[in-house]
Amino acid sequence: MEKSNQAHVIVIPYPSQGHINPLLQFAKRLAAKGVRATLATTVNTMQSITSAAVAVEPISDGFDDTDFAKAGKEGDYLSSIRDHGSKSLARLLDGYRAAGSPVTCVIYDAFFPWALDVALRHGAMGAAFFTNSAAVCAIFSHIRSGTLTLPVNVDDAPLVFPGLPPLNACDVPTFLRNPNSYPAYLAMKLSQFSNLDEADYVFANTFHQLERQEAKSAEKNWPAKLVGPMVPSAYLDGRIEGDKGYGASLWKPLSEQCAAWLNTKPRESVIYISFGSMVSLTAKQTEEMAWAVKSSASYFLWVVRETEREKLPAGFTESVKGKGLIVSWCNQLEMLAHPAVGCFVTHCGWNSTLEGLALGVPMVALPQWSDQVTDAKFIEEIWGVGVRAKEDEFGVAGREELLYCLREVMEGESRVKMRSNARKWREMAIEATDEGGTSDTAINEFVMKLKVATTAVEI
Ligand SMILES: O=c1ccn([C@@H]2O[C@H](COP(=O)(O)OP(=O)(O)O[C@H]3O[C@H](CO)[C@@H](O)[C@H](O)[C@H]3O)[C@@H](O)[C@H]2O)c(=O)[nH]1
Repeated sequence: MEKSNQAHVIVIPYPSQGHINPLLQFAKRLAAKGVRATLATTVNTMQSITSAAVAVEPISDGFDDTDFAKAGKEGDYLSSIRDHGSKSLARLLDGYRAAGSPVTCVIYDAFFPWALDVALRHGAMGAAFFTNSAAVCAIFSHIRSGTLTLPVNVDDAPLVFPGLPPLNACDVPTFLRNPNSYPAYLAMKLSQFSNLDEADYVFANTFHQLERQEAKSAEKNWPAKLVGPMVPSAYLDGRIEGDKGYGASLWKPLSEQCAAWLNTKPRESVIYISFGSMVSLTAKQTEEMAWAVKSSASYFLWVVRETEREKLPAGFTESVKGKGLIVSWCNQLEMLAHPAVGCFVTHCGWNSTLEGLALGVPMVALPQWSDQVTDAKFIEEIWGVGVRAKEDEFGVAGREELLYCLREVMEGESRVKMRSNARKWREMAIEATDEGGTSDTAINEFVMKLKVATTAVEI
């Protein structure tokens, strides 16, 4: 049997779009630096991976023959993937060792602390990868250290921690203020820190210029290396040949139709709207948004997932023909990079936030849950690249408010400043990922350690 002396990593994302994208991108960055990278993902998500830069292996979540949405309660799914995933990861690690290509390091989504236990038991290193902003991780790290207790109460005074801006009630990750809203997800988010002390590395999808201070504030409990933004190379440094997309899509993107439509529109005349892969707006929220885009003077391209379509007001699609295009999914990066797009209405998922920054597109922030509210605060107040829509007492951003926000970004006076800030963040994102940049250097140091560890195993 021939022994390989190539460093080998297995990368395991939580099986949703917002997690597969950054972890797969990290795998591709490592592969471009000579590391053998294998993505291990659930049977249901395997066929959505098209990237040729990595090998793909299945791990079981216990729902191999059925849709995991049928898992019932979130908690049931999470414990199922832990139990089945641990066993399949162990089998994979044994298999690679037996085949003469042992795995040097398991890079696991921080949602899966069990993967670290399996890696260490099998003599591999373990590296946690966090998919939220450093600010959000810092807040969670305070819970870990006991300096913050649940439920977080910010009704009387803002939450103040060194390195973080004062956080008002509307800026604190929603699960922390309402721990009972999604208990299984909250438990999973808190578990990210359960065995973190044992991890050989901790990585975060952010970059120094953007969140140096926030990362530093959490260093003791969360010693993360900042390696982001995990956005395909073609949109940033351009150093990885052919890296024009994430190489993973859980739904079929209607990219050609979108690009053809955008090509007919003037520069910065289109509002791009997307709420990511998980958020589900209420019919009321959808109606308010529909009214606002119809009333605005700009064109719009709106991603409404198939399952959300019935919430659009009756006859809306026909009534906006020529002005708006509604698609079920697209290649978001291509849209944001298109010169016709002048505004990004976003739910502020961390990937979308980073993509908006990396592509230099000003945003209207419409956060819905979890970390998104904190990201929205930074978009508006700290990075100055957007405006956050205010919600009424029922938690809905009304039509007039939405229209005001769209106008602010597309036509308002502050538009020039937002645009220039957005351009500045884009430049800094490129600088971080380019040769010798802070993220590139952090990745190189890791690759060097992987190579040393691989040689040591050989000896
Ligand atoms: O039509 C579309 C719409 C979205 N995307 C991509 O889908 C991803 C969506 O990720 P994200 O913006 O982070 O949103 P979610 O899918 O909602 O992500 C979940 O995971 C994130 C990372 O942990 C969290 O920040 C979010 O709150 C959580 O909802 C991005 O890379 C987009 O480019 C497409 O490719 N096409």
